[in-house]
Amino acid sequence: MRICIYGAGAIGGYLGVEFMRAGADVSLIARGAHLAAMRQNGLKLLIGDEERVVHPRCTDDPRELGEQDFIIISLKAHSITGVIEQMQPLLGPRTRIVTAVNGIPYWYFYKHGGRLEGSTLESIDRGGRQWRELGPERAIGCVVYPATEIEAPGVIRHVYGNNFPLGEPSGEITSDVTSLSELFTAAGMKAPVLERIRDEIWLKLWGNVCFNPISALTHATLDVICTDPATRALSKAIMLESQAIAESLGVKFRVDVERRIEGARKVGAHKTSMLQDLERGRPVEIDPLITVVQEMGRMTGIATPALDAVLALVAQRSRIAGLYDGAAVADAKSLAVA
Ligand SMILES: NC(=O)C1=CN([C@@H]2O[C@H](COP(=O)(O)OP(=O)(O)OC[C@H]3O[C@@H](n4cnc5c(N)ncnc54)[C@H](OP(=O)(O)O)[C@@H]3O)[C@@H](O)[C@H]2O)C=CC1
Ligand SMILES: CC(C)(CO)C(=O)C(=O)O
Repeated sequence: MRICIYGAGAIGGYLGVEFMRAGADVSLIARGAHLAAMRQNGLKLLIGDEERVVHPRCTDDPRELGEQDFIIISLKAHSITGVIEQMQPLLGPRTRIVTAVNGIPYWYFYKHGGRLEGSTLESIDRGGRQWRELGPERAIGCVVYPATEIEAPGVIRHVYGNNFPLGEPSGEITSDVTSLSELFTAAGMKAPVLERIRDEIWLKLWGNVCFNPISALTHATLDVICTDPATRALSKAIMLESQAIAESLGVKFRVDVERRIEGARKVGAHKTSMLQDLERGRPVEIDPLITVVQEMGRMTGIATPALDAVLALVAQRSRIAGLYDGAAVADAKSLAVA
C-alpha cells in the first residue's frame, strides 16, 4: 500500500512518523527549510517525554513518487487548489484522497442526496476545480482531532490527541476505508470508520467556526473565550446559526451546544490555530472554516448575522496583516445586498 502525505507539516509530519514506525510505505511532500531539515536530520516527533526520529522518503516534487494508493492531504485547506496540478502524477485510477483538514471539504455534496447533490462550494473550491480535477469519487473524509505543531524545521511536537475518524462520503464501509483505518490503528492512533462522517466534520467545525475567528480578533485563548460571558454568548450565537444550517442538510449533532463549549473550555489556555497563524505571519484558514458556512447558509436560506459580522472583521484583520486574500470580503458585498 503506497501512501503519500501531501503537506507533511504539523499534522502530516505526526502521521508520517507514526506510519513509518508502523512499517508503512510512506512518502512525504513538504517544502522549504522543513523539507531540508527532514532530508538532513530526519523527521523528529516529540511526544510525551519521547523523541521519535525517522528518515522518510521526502520531496517537494510529486513527479518523483508516481501513483499512490492513498494521498493524505494535510495541507492547510486553503492551499489545496494550488497543488491540484502537482498532484496529478500521484493519481492512478484507484487512488483515494483523504482530506485530513479542518472545515468543509470539496467533496461535501458527493453522495449527499437531496437537492444539493453534486453542488460545489465556491468559497473553498472556486470554479469547482478540486471537484473536477481531484474527483469527489476518490475522497475519504477524515476529521483531525489531535493538536500538533512544527516546533522547528524537521521537528513536530505532539500536544494532545490521536483520534482521526474516517468515513466514505456515501457512508459505505468499503475495503479502502477499512484498510486505511487499520493503518492508523497499527500506527497507534484511533481511526473509527463512521457511516456519517459529515456529522463528525460539523462537530469539529462547530468549534472552529467561532473560536478560531474570535481568538484571532481578541488574542484570547479557548478557556477565556468560553468563560467570558460576552465571547461565550457570541460563540454560542455563531454555533446556533451553524447548527441550523447543518441540521437543514441532515446533520445530527450528538452533543448540545453548551456541552460543546464546555469541552472547548476544558482544553484550557490553548491558542487556536488561527491565532497562532496570525501571530506567526502565516496565511489564515478563513474560507474553509467560516466563509463556507456562510455560503452554505445562503444555499439553505438560513441567515447568519453573527457569523457574518465576525467573518467581516476577521477577514479584514487578516487582509490588513497580508495573510488573507480569499473569498470573504469580495463575496460579502454581494451577500449583503442579497
Ligand atoms: N496542527 C494542528 O494541531 C491541527 C491542524 N488541523 C488541520 O489540519 C490541516 C493541516 O494543518 P497543519 O498540519 O497545522 O498545517 P501546517 O502548515 O503545519 O502543514 C502544512 C504543510 O504543508 C506545506 N505545504 C504547503 N504548500 C505546499 C506545497 N505546495 N508543497 C509542499 N508542501 C507544502 C507547508 O509548508 P509552508 O509552511 O512552507 O507553507 C506546511 O509544512 C489544517 O486544515 C488544519 O486546520 C486540525 C486540527 C489540529
Ligand atoms: C483548538 C481548536 C479545537 C479550536 O477550535 C482547533 O481545532 C483549532 O485551533 O483549529
